[in-house]
Amino acid sequence: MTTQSSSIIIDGKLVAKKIRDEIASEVARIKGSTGIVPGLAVILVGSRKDSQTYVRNKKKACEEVGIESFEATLPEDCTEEDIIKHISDFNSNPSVHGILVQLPLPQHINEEKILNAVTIEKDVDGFHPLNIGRLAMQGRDPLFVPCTPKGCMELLHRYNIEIKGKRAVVIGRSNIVGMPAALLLQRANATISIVHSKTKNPEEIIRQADILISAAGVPNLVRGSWLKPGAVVIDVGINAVDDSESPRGYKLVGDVCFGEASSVASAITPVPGGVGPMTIAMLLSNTLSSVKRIHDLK
Ligand SMILES: NC(=O)C1=CN([C@@H]2O[C@H](COP(=O)(O)OP(=O)(O)OC[C@H]3O[C@@H](n4cnc5c(N)ncnc54)[C@H](OP(=O)(O)O)[C@@H]3O)[C@@H](O)[C@H]2O)C=CC1
Ligand SMILES: Nc1nc(=O)c2c([nH]1)NC[C@@H]1CN(c3ccc(C(=O)N[C@@H](CCC(=O)O)C(=O)O)cc3)C=[N+]21
Repeated sequence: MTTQSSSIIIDGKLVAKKIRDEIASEVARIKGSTGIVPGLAVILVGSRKDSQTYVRNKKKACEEVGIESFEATLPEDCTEEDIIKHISDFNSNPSVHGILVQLPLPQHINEEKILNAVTIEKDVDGFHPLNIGRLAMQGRDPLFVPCTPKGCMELLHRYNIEIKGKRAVVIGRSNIVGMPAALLLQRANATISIVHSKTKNPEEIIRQADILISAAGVPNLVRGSWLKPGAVVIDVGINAVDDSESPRGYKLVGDVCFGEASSVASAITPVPGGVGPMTIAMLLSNTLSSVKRIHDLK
């Protein structure tokens, strides 16, 4: 006889709300005792609809917790020097404690050059090579950890999911999600494997995972039958697929077949409402720790 069990749904939206509330009271406390208001600057280049939406959501989230938001919007055809000029201004502006350059940047812009220009003291995205390098090294600590992978770890912690000694598989090796997610799991003493687009027989590796973080950007990539029974699944993928029943004409899904997976996994994040809201909460959290470090506050 087989019993159909169903998994715990990891509620990223709820956890993110709780974290934002915690941040709001910290921001109010700092403002009350020192008069200092944390500030986050966002640089948006070009007019991608998805990027505009993310930037708008970040701004709203800042306002709600009392963080001041600064914004620079540059046209698609601007130069690297134009962007770096804005970064330099924010680097030296004492009201700004965090700087985020929305990615992706237009084709003609050298992303490495731009991200290098953000002072590591204000690199709340954690994308500066010095921060990433420290994340990868034993005995070193980055000033900031990238928000999406940090959000994944926070969900695991808040749901009391043990990481030490577990087998963790990360699908994807991008600089902003997959690679830092794998490094964080390793720092938490998991044994990690990374699956990417050139991996042969990915399901064989994925089936070993006690913890799976998927960040491929491929809808329905991971089938329920690929999972070890009882695995914990963190689905980072945000993929728009056609949906005639939705007023927008599309809906968002993750990389994992949610219906299939939720009868095999012990816990799983939904899309939307999983990792996405955590990313923004971690950005606010990084901005708060930045203001504390810069002003040497407790
Ligand atoms: N929830 C959130 O807050 C966020 C969600 N996202 C979402 O996460 C997903 C990944 O984002 P990002 O890392 O920026 O994307 P990238 O496109 O930069 O990276 C995707 C990675 O997945 C790998 N990959 C692609 N197809 C497959 C496949 N069929 N099998 C195995 N691996 C594969 C690629 O391999 P290779 O290296 O070989 O090309 C690459 O390493 C996207 O859906 C994005 O929208 C991103 C940021 C934040
Ligand atoms: N410099 C930089 N830093 C980033 O952190 C960064 C970036 N560039 N470029 C793009 C990606 C993507 N990203 C998301 C943030 C929030 C949601 C989010 O809140 N999603 C909601 C809902 C989304 C909706 O309904 O449209 C959810 O999943 O529930 C998603 C994706 C940050 N990124």
